[in-house]
Amino acid sequence: MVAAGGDSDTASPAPPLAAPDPIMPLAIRTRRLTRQFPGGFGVRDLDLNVPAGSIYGFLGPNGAGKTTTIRLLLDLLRPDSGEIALFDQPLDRKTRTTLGLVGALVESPSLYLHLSGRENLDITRRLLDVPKARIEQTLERVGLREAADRRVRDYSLGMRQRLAIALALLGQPKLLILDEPSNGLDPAGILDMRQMLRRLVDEDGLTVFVSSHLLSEIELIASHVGVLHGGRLRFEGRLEDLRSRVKPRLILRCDSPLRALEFLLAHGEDASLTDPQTLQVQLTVRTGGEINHLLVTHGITVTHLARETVSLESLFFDLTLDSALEHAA
Ligand SMILES: Nc1ncnc2c1ncn2[C@@H]1O[C@H](COP(=O)(O)OP(=O)(O)OP(=O)(O)O)[C@@H](O)[C@H]1O
Repeated sequence: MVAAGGDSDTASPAPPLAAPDPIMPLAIRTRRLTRQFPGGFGVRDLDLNVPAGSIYGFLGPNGAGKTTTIRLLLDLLRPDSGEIALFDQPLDRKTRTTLGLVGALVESPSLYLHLSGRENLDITRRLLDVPKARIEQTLERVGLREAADRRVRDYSLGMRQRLAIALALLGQPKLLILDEPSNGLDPAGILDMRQMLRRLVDEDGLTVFVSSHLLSEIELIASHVGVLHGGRLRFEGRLEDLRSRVKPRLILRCDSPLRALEFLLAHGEDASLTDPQTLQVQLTVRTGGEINHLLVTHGITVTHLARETVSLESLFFDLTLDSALEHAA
């Protein structure tokens, strides 16, 4: 469990943002969004840029501030400071018109278990005053047409989640905000959810903002990601920009590691000791073979040499460590 490090007042460098895409309008834009709780900051100086038409994976470990952000976006929580705009319209707390553009699933859905899926949808449909045909459309969209007349009590967790998303879709939102929708789902349920979200974006043109603490879940669907830790955004950009930060490195052992370290640093290599016997060298300047040659010609005997590629998972892990900013910069 990572506590939000809100109490520290140390100035942090700006998060490594990918270059904004000038063509894509933003479905969500926040500027310096801040909300403090008695125990510390929920979120701090958050500048989110969620492109319209994207699946934006909002990643962070427990306590990073994901739910706080979502509650702020949905006006379920007031910020201490900062701005929110949805589709270029400032969130208007009086008229709440911008919220009409949003469908959301936050925490456990409230469903009438003794009623069918269709009856649950009809209750919300009447409240929203949308045409009855919308029920069939949303049932189809979430893959519940065949189960529509069964009691929700008999639904699997995955089906209940999809019904909750159908409820969020009834009002034809342009933006769907989901807080950890795959929590507790089995692999088949996760796959269904992923395919459903893809269709909503590809076929219906929605923007999906989905939070998760699991990179593995997000990397299969998201086009864009924001990585949050301690209430601050550590990375934002296209998933491929995050992937491009995954660089190979060389793990090296030799007879005199300290001398080798000094020598490599003096030759412009990004080298460090991972333990007293082992060196790590980022492979950005020379190849592994060239580094080996350099050391050997300098009279250092290399006993072990291996090329490693840091996984996206460990990069994400690094981003959610306190030393993350140095790693990501
Ligand atoms: N109502 C509240 N009162 C006090 N502190 C809060 C409140 N809501 C959130 N926090 C604190 O704000 C920080 C961010 O919490 P938040 O729930 O937004 O994180 P999260 O990323 O959604 O985590 P999780 O995945 O565990 O839900 C945490 O330190 C949390 O304890």
